[in-house]
Amino acid sequence: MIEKNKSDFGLEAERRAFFGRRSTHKLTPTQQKLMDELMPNIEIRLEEAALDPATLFQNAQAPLMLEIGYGGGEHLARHAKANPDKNFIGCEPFIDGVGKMLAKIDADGLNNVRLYREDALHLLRALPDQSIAGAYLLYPDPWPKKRHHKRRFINPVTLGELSRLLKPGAEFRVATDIDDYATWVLAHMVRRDDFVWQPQKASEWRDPWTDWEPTRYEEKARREGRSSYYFSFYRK
Ligand SMILES: C[S@@+](CC[C@H](N)C(=O)[O-])C[C@H]1O[C@@H](n2cnc3c(N)ncnc32)[C@H](O)[C@@H]1O
Repeated sequence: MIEKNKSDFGLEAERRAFFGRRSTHKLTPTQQKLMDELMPNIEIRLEEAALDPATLFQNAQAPLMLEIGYGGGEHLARHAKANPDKNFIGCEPFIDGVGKMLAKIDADGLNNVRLYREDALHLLRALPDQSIAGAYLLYPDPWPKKRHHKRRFINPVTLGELSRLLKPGAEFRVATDIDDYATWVLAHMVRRDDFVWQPQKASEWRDPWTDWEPTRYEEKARREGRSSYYFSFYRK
């Protein structure tokens, strides 16, 4: 069985509380059909053994990208379509997001995407060392109340796992529209000696990436008058 209970600063209990309250949103009939017929072919389930990404994709040698919390899947689907020479794993526990992503996979005939719908931390723990060529964490839930900060996805446990998984030189992208979360991200990242953050100019973390299109969450933030931070960290 994959070990899920390593020392984690109390995170596991926090996460159980969160995932226990997952939405019971109803899928459309089309999404339900895709959930029944397509999802079993592309869903990653963690079983007894550690996960071997080479067994998941037709092109086992292609670089593997990971998106954590893909929401409605706009970014994941766009990147998977634009990069057929890469493989993608998307993690999203909420059923409405999974339904939307399945519809995009079906519409675009994507065969380079696999989905995981539990807490991404379990997937991180199951993947082998240096198996990931790039990772995206776009608009993670900000958990503004101090007592909920432990639920923030960026923390020493998840960063330790990402550090283990990312190949040397791999990029880890983080976007947020919340000032306090941006400060939190930098406070956690700059103290680490396994990632580098070297913006080329002072405004870099306020300018979107050149291949960027706003996600659904970012569009909402813009409508509400919040601009974003875009961080690129590189695994040493
Ligand atoms: C604020 S939304 C952003 C969604 C999307 N990235 C966007 O920019 O539109 C954060 C997403 O992260 C997902 N999420 C939160 N915790 C997660 C976890 N531990 N593992 C995987 N996904 C998670 C939530 O379900 C939610 O869809």
